[in-house]
Amino acid sequence: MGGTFLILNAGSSSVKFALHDAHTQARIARGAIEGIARAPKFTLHTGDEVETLHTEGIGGDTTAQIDWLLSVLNDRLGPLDIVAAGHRVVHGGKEFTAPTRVTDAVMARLAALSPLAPGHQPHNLAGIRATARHWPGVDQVACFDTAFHQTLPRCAQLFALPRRLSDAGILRYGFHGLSYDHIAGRLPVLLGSRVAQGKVIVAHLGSGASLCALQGGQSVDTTMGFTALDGLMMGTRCGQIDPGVLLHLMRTEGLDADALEQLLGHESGLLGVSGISPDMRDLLASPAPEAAEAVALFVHMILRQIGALTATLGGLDALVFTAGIGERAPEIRARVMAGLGWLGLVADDAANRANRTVISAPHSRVTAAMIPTDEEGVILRALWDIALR
Ligand SMILES: Nc1ncnc2c1ncn2[C@@H]1O[C@H](COP(=O)(O)OP(=O)(O)O)[C@@H](O)[C@H]1O
Ligand SMILES: CC(=O)OP(=O)(O)O
Ligand SMILES: [Mg+2]
Repeated sequence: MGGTFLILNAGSSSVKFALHDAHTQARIARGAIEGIARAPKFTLHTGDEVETLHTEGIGGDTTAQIDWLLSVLNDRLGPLDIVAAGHRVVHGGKEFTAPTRVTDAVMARLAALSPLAPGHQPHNLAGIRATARHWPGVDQVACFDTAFHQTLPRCAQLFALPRRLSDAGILRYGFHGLSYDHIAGRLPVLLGSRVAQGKVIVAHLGSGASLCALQGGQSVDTTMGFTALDGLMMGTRCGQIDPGVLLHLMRTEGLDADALEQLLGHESGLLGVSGISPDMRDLLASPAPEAAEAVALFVHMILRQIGALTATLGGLDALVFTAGIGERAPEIRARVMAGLGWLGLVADDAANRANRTVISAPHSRVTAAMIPTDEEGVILRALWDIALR
């Protein structure tokens, strides 16, 4: 097979992409537009070269930004002969449990899930539509964040709501599954088969953040729920909250669903508590007490949920940090590890500061590690499998 594979991963704060040779699978280029909602920054990696490119003409909404990205890639590296494209699609609902070839009927069913992931699914589908506009008729495959969590036991899926609601699909789905899939695959290689077969918590700490409890490499519990609002505190999302707060705001401030979505999804989290920025880099650099309080709450909510998932697992063999903050903020990892002394976790401060893979001391009862995620790599493997069929 000649031509090129395109991979798109549209997250809440970034659009990441990769181009691979469809015959050899070798990577031709990768990169991202980060800060899509605030100050877009476009980085392109080709071979050993890294360039930061101008973003004039990029537009304000994600659909326009993805269109712009595909045009720029085609101009700079092309004309590209895209033969197949793989996309991260955040919500697969009950129906989509494996990578799926996109048809018009599939698109309609994915669009129906958009209200369950309003900060992601429309961007994911915009990427599929933009690809079809640029390369009509190209094979496209959707890879789902929710699919990895098929193995959640029933009790980890259920909310304590009337049965008719669970029957209607109001369940914990969990997200960041492409990332957890990648990490589960790296565990035997990087930490050995004993750990990989054991009890592991993966902390995916990016703009969106969640924890996944792995037993033998399979998801048995996770902090995100029916939507990507639940669980940890995030860049602009509140995470776990008393639902009574929502009822109170509806009654006293007259907030409707859209206003609550805006408040809980876009104005809360690190941004809301600090009043400064959703970006952990800005908060760690800021002398403001509000920034320090936002970071302290971020760490507190992680520790609280690690306690809960450790109880679900019945112990802990390893804790893995990944994604933007997990990979690049030693200070946050240090503070989380410092809160887990009671579990027998002893950090190796020098290894942590040096961003090494194993960041716990040799005698630590729990192994702590930093493993870079690769959602695009997981999409590439799915695309390769399906394109060969
Ligand atoms: N050096 C760093 N130190 C602290 N935080 C960082 C650093 N680099 C990136 N981040 C954080 O990582 C976040 C992005 O993580 P990422 O996993 O790429 O998110 P997403 O895929 O949701 O766009 C940024 O919002 C920023 O807060
Ligand atoms: C599901 C989710 O929150 O994704 P991201 O972290 O890319 O925003
Ligand atoms: Mg992400």
